[in-house]
Formats: sequence, C-alpha cells, structure tokens
Amino acid sequence: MSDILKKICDVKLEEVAAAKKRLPFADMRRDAESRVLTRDFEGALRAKIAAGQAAVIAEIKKASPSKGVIRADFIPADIAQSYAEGDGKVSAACLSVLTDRQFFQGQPDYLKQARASCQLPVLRKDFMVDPYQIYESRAMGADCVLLIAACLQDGLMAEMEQIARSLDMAVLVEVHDGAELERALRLATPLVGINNRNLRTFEVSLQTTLELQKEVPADRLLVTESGILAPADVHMLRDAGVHAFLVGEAFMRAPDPGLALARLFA
Ligand SMILES: O=C(O)c1ccccc1NCC(=O)[C@H](O)[C@H](O)COP(=O)(O)O
Repeated sequence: MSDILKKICDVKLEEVAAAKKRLPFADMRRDAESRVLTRDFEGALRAKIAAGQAAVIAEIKKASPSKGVIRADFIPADIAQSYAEGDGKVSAACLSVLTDRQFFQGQPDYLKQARASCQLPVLRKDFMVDPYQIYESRAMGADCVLLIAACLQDGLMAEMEQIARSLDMAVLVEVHDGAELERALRLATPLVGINNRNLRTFEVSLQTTLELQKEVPADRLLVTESGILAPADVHMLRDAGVHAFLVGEAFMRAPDPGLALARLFA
C-alpha cells in the first residue's frame, strides 16, 4: 500500500476505534437498520446510459491531498442542487460526497446536506477499513459506499460488501491495476471504478481506464474516475465504450458546478 494511502487508512482505524467508544457497534448497526428507502444508485447510472447520455457521478470535494484546497466557496446543498439541475438538459446521475475530515476537509454533515437538497442517490466517498463504517454510512444516509481494493484484504472486502447489500446500499469497488481488478471481480457488485489517479505518485493517466477496460466483463458497469477535465477526455472515453464517469476537480473549480458538468458532457 502506498504511503499516503497507508497513512489515511491508519487514521481511519483510529477514527473508527474512537467512534465505537462514542456509539458502540450494536447501536450504530441499529441506527443503520432503522433507515428506510435508499435511492437506486446503479439504476440512476443505467437510466442515463439507456437514454444515450453519459452517467456522471458528480463529486462534492473541498480539498484533496494532491491539490490542497480546491474550492473556497463551499456550500454542499447548493452544489448538489446545481449538479441535479445542470443546464436543464444535461445533469448528474448521482453524487459523490467526501466525508473524510483530515485529508479532504469533508464531513458527514456535507453528505446529509447534499442529499437533503436534491433527489439524487449519493455515494459516501471515504476510506472504508472496518464494517462499522458501512453501518455508519447508511446511518448518515448514503445510498452507495466506496470500497477501495488497495485498502482491503479479500475477506474483509467481501464482508463489507455483504453488509452494504444487506442494508440495500450499492457498492462501488475501486481499482487501479490488474491485480486489484481481479480481486474486485470476485465481488458481486456490478459497479467497478477504475481510478486513473495513482495514489502513490498522484500521477493521473486516462490510459489506466483504457488498459484495464479490456478485463472488465460486459455485465459490470465500468466507472472511470479522476482526471477527466476536458470534452476531449469525455469523447475519447465514450468512443472507447466508457459511459460512466466520476468527476470532481473539473466541477469544483468552476463558479457554477452544474453548468460546468453540462458543458463537459454536452
Ligand atoms: O485526489 C486526491 O488527491 C486523492 C489522494 C489520495 C486518495 C484519493 C484521492 N482522490 C479521491 C478520488 O478518487 C477523486 O476525488 C475522484 O476520483 C475525482 O477525481 P478528480 O475528478 O480528479 O477530482
């Protein structure tokens, strides 16, 4: 595991240990199981694709380890509404909200505020290292969780997927190389994210998606993640048969994130 990823995961383990002292596992599980009606994350992506459009998971991200602060004027509810509206013709399929405090300046309240302000399904974007966080994700309202293969051993990853599915949440499993993809494909989830960002060097290459795409079976829904900045990137990936995108920075740097989305995916 890369240094930054190891550092992030170590912090997460400490955070989970502290959280379990505040709210024990059984209570968090009860909270999660008392929530009703998730929004259909996979269905929202597939509906856009069936309509001939790109399926965009639009990210709400204030800062990142590679870029520092990306957006100063940061009101998650406004950003979520802007993504849901787009330009009236082109808009987001789903949201992704960073909830990590230390490295991304996120927080769980941002997810709650974003979700309450629109009807879009929401991915909790964080670093999952313990089953407790899956219950916590549902308790805060998430419709989908991210499992980063590089952070998880096979057994734990499968257990966390199973818990998410028992709570009616979707799972986006994220990979960056062939070995991780092979492990991810042992899960049942159809949602496979290929992160174009190398989390060791922060280098971004869209070639990562093009190379790994060949190994993704047709019954999985490939989501290309990171570094999609220009219409030419979108055209190149769509011409290659990639129709689901997770985009953050390109929207977060724009005054109106929803209009930026519509322009990027026009
Ligand atoms: O973005 C980072 O610097 C980063 C560092 C370490 C782990 C994860 C990181 N990013 C998370 C993401 O995957 C992106 O926020 C997401 O794919 C959107 O990428 P972009 O469109 O390039 O903002």
